[in-house]
Amino acid sequence: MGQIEEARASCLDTLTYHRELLVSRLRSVQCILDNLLACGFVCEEDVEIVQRTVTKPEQVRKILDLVQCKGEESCEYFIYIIYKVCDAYIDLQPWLKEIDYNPSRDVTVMTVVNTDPISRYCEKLRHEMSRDTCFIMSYGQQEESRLEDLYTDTLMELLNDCNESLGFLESLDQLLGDHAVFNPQGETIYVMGDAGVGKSILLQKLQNLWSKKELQTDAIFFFKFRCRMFSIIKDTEQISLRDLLFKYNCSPDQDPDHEVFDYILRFPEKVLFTFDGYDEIQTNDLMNVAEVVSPEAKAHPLQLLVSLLCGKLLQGSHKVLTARTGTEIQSRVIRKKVALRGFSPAHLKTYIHLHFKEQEHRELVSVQLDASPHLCGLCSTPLFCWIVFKSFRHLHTMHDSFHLPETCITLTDIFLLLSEVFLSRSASPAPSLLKKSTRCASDTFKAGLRPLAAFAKLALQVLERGSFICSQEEISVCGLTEEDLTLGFLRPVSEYDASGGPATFEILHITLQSFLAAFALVLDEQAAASSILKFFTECSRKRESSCLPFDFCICGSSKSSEKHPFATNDHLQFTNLFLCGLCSRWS
Ligand SMILES: Nc1ncnc2c1ncn2[C@@H]1O[C@H](COP(=O)(O)OP(=O)(O)OP(=O)(O)O)[C@@H](O)[C@H]1O
Repeated sequence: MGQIEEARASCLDTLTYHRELLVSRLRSVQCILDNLLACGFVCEEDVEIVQRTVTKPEQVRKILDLVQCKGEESCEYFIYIIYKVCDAYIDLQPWLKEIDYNPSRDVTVMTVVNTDPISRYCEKLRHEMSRDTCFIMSYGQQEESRLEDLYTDTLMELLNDCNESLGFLESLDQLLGDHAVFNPQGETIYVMGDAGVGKSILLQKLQNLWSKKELQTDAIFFFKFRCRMFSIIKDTEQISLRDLLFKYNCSPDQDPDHEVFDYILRFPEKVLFTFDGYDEIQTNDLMNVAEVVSPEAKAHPLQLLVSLLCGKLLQGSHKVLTARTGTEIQSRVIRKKVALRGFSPAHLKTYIHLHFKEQEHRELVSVQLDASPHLCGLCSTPLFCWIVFKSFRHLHTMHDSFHLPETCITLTDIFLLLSEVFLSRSASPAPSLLKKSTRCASDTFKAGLRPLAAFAKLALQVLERGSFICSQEEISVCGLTEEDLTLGFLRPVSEYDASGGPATFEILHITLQSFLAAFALVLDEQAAASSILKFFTECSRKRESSCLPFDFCICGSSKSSEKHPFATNDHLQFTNLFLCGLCSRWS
């Protein structure tokens, strides 16, 4: 009993002795007040008196006076709150160590609720991140797959600044670690890879793991952006860093004193950013964008992006940036580099296993892949693999067949199949269990020609203006109906529209956009040959090397540094390849 008395007395003394330190370091008073009130150590009137006090230090002084005059128990509980809600009282954790604080058994039975705005915000971020990342955005809108049901590891090769291999990453946790860092001053982890190799999905997995607290990182804030958003925002629009984080990501609730933003500024190392698709930024002089150094200044979002990547804003925060292979980024900002190489044969086996639930189907698909090295090569790129598997599944459901039409299948065939799958949604009635329809691709295409031509026209128009996004109006002008939208070629995008403007859409994948654009070119009977081939001229100005379809898609990097750093012409290259593919089929 004597010992307990001594411990209690020491809490009151401790507060007196360390009063100055507490007054200067204790910031979040709300959480302290909420808990003191809930446990009956203060009353509503006390809380009001504290809240009416203007400055933070004054508020803390008032709280200290209150708890000290209520006695030892309330002093101990006061310290216990600081101990329990360590995120919010991070500045006071060293102090607790210094005084060698250990909560007594009496106090540990008392409840502490974390009502601190920072902790609440972290929870909200995790909750929203979990909701936004648990499904793989379906290309067909109709069936969505859970990320954890389909995510399969891919080969992640570490590179040095000369693009020499430093080995492979064993797990996603290593992505953020210090292993293979070649420029410690750089702050950005650069992940590159070809179209459809899984860069976005890798980030999604990272985000999902973080949301479940399964990612090894100290980051308690996670902000995700798609880079294209930065160039979509009007040139005249100026926003602050706070807006970028809170308006375009997730905003804090009940934070009258802006504690969350202040905290982020004070502890940038607690922040993790992902920026997906740097190659999609449509501006030619990103190198010359004026950097912003003040977190309060308003600037164009692109300036904020560049300043974050360079560490001029929120220095010390962690950043993962993805881009298509060959996109140039100033080496001074790159901390380490990872090249995604797609599925290895072992990964492919795992993916088959996840994709097909029935053993019989798994075996049939494996046999086909083993018989066709070409198809197997295509399937090392997860996007193409997904399309191939989707086609297998479709053929099976509709026609009881598990065979693709040709043994030597090309990328054009794959996208034709995907279109056939989409078009057959409206063309055929729901498959009957007893009688499967016989497969006739040309009938499906004939029946679906109107929407297909309209989607193709739309894709070409959007591509020609160097964009990925189309408006509702453009869609209608191309003759597409509400019902056509359900086929699966388009998906809605709302994430850039913080102002709640009218809905916009994007074509499900940029590669599909290129395919449809090529389709529009071959469908246009009136067009002169020069107009059909216009993208060849466009690309030959930028790139001299050969345009062999599969060195482009399968054999890793195809782009070289002669291109303009931030204006990749992949989409035009792909259009040309598909044009060749389509013409060769119909010649
Ligand atoms: N690790 C993976 N596990 C399972 N499926 C994957 C994986 N990576 C990619 N996919 C499949 O491939 C599709 C395309 O992947 P993703 O959008 O990540 O490619 P990307 O590299 O970002 O392409 P782009 O450069 O064209 O934007 C996904 O929607 C998914 O179906």
